[in-house]
Amino acid sequence: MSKKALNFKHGNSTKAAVVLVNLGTPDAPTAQALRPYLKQFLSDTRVVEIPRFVWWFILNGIIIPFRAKKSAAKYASIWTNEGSPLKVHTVNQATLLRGYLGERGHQVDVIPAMSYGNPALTDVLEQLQQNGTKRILILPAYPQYSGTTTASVFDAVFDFYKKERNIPELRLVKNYHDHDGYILALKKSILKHWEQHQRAGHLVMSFHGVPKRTLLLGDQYHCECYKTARLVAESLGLKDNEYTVTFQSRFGKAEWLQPYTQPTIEAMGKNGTSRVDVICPGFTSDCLETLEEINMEVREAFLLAGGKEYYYIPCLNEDPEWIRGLAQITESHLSGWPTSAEALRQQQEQAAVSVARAKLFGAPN
Ligand SMILES: C=CC1=C(C)c2cc3[nH]c(cc4nc(cc5[nH]c(cc1n2)c(C)c5CCC(=O)O)C(CCC(=O)O)=C4C)c(C)c3C=C
Ligand SMILES: [Fe+2]
Ligand SMILES: [Fe+2]
Repeated sequence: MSKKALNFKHGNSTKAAVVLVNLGTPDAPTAQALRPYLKQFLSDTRVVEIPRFVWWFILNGIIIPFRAKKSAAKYASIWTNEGSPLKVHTVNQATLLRGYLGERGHQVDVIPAMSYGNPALTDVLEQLQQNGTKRILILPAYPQYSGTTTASVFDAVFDFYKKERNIPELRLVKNYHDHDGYILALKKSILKHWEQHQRAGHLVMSFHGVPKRTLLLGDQYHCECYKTARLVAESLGLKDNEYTVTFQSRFGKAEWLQPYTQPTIEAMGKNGTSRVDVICPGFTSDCLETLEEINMEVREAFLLAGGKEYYYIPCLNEDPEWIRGLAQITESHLSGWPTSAEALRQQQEQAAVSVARAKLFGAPN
């Protein structure tokens, strides 16, 4: 239990906060910055389920020394003047979401946070605790629930409050893989791409992979990816043979969810598919896995295999249609909380009356 002073004041009323949590990214595209990031990420028992003793040696003896350098070079190829794309887009989404919800009459703070790296989720929760924020909605940036990502965000939240005496009202968004606003945003981004480049080619929907073992143990991620893909395809009027679902970013030697993205697209190139359009619906912000792996590595593999045209359709990022969808998802989870100016004013007024009565009658408020 934390020994620090609790920031509790009688009659204290605050806005609710929405914490938009993404995976995280290194602070710089260098091996030095990659080491602590990879160490934090890959030490998470939700991400790697290998027994700790064995994994400690593999992580510190092989993965960190070799992967940090290799990954740093990849990050350098996508880094922008403002920093890592994942962080830039997540921060922008939080700002836009706050503005959009404000226009719809919700006075809430929207704060970006990361599971690994900065701005750290625990620092954000600490700040909210200091502010005396009473209501917090945790909104992971993952439409599809996975034990490796969403549950890891929830773990961090539970761990944080385990040491606190005064816990705010908490709500957790588990998933939104089939939410109308999310599917509509994906549909419109594909239609926009087709308007610019004609409706042609085979559509590949590539999702981040996870070990196949997690599916066999009951993780619903695989089903949610397929449902998202089916709903997007239906919204576009695509037949089953006009799109393919694949899984990317395999890590290590174990079997992951199949079909794997790169071999599938390479085979398409070899077998005479001249054009592919690739979208990554599971990523709401462009990042290393989309900009480098899908837009560079897989592109090259497809063209080398004989394919002629390769299009990468960007993530939803700051797309206004996506901000609208995200606001709808958020709004449904804020339901019943005092977020309007009027509700906050009434709450403040009641608190003031209660403090005044206590003073007058010398009773607790
Ligand atoms: C070790 C296993 C990994 C699992 C399981 C995993 C699941 C998973 N990851 C994302 C989203 C992202 N992953 C990103 C990078 C990344 N992922 C892994 C490993 C696993 N991911 C590593 C080692 C890395 C770091 C980069 C590298 O060295 O290859 C990113 C991009 C971050 C960025 O800075 O741009 C995202 C996003 C999901 C959605 C997911 C399971 C569903
Ligand atoms: Fe990953
Ligand atoms: Fe399934």
